[in-house]
Amino acid sequence: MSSSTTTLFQSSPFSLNTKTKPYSLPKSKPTNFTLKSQSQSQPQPLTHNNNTPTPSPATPPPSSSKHRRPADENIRDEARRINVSQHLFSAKYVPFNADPSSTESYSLDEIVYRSQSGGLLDVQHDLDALKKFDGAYWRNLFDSRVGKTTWPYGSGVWSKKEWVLPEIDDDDIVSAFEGNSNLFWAERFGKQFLGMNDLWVKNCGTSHTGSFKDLGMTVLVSQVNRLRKMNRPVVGVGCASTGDTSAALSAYCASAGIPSIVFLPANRISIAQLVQPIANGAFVLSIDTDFDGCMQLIREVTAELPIYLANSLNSLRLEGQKTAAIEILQQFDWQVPDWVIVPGGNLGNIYAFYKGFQMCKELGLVDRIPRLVCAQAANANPLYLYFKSGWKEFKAVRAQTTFASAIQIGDPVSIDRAVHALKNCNGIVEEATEEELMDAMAQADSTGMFTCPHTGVALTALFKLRNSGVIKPTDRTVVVSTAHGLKFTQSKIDYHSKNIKDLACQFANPPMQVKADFGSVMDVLSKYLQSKAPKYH
Ligand SMILES: Cc1ncc(COP(=O)(O)O)c(C=O)c1O
Ligand SMILES: N[C@@H](CCOP(=O)(O)O)C(=O)O
Repeated sequence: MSSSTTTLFQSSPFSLNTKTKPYSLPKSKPTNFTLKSQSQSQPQPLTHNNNTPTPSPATPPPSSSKHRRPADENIRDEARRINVSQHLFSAKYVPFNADPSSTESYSLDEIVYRSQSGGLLDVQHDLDALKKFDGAYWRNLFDSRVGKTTWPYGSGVWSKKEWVLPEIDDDDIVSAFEGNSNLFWAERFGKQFLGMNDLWVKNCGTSHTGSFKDLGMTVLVSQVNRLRKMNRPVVGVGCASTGDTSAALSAYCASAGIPSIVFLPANRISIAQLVQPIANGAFVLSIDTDFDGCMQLIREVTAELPIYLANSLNSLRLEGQKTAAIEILQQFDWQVPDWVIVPGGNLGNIYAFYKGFQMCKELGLVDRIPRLVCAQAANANPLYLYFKSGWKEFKAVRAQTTFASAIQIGDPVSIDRAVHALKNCNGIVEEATEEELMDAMAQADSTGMFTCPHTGVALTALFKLRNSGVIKPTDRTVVVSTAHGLKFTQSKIDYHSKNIKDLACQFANPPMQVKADFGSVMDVLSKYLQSKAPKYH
């Protein structure tokens, strides 16, 4: 670990000033406090506050002083006082993609990651119960919760609690009010580089620990919190990680006072990612292997020790991650985009997106789902190769080093989930070379974004599909940005200093060294301004 630390801390040829982007919430609709279904004949839905009669849509919101909780009460206490526990909905583990005749299932309070046959599990919701409320009801309910601090609905994940972990007590939830990440109209990037007018970036990296993993980790750690209160044998929570899962796990565990253990591939993650679990008090093991080796080890260890597995092999994680898909629909006022492009590594997230979209369709919130594109680094592309073979033969690969280090994964645990998702949405898999992904990242940054290399992989897929005409200029397209660019500054520094072997770094923008005298500064500035001046004919 110390060697990676010293390498990554080595002084750069220049220093860049970076600012964190402001966290912005999606525009919420004017709120009324009704959670009623539009169809009055339907059963009366669950309300935030069962002690308060549900006002009609015309009722003005109560004045802020009336609504204020007592001064000696915090938001958890408030939720405890007003939320009468009533579970209209439920969920359980079932074998993933099981035969309809299968009766195998497990309570979410059991510690189980695999089905009897050794296959993946999935969280199955009681859709019949959820369907007692129509699409308009769910849209209104979810919209009514955006941008509030009411526990736990201020979180973009827990604002969809009934679809995530319906039976957990609000009091057991461990949340950093994650989710509600901004959906950014990439106006200049779309127009200038792709001839597109309706291109969007879902900024999942503007999150508590800087990646989409927070969405899943709030769910998993909340369930662990519940299990520990039930005296289940869970001493700590562990994961293998390429840097983002470990950051999220350690932050949520630290917040709940639960021990966390992270297995990291030595010298293969960024310094920002390495320092996150260290700062959050995790037990950090830097192991001399790659991610796939760490994943194998954590699976063996969690089978022996009372350590709960936090990787996305554990289907609870995907319940949180799927809310990003629901959020995208919500942010488009429940209109469905044509394409959603997601970078893929261990392949849980592509399935989570599919599941979120599919649930919205099945429960009547929308009438179709977008086509999904999974984008992989060419240096770690087992799904791409499988897709190109016409889904004939899957072979794990030995993942090579890539700037998109968080997806340097050769044997993805969720391969079956990803294939299911892609087949059911007419999906596509694309790949990006190192040069392509770094150039795409630099081009996006030059239009005001500050993307991570994985987003560069997704943007490369977009370039390719636009060039081949598969994605049309007017198609509404969302690129999922999975982590914050500030976690990957070293690769940006190397790119902009043209310090990467075999890469032209054609969009590099190195700083200019100038003597500290007026004449020299004037000289370089006038040349710069001349090069930028509008050309009049
Ligand atoms: C930043 C980032 N992007 C994309 C991914 C890919 O997600 P998944 O492993 O769910 O395919 C990961 C993790 O693997 C990640 O950390
Ligand atoms: N990119 C991931 C890799 C592990 O994925 P997971 O979703 O299975 O936890 C990371 O950041 O560790």
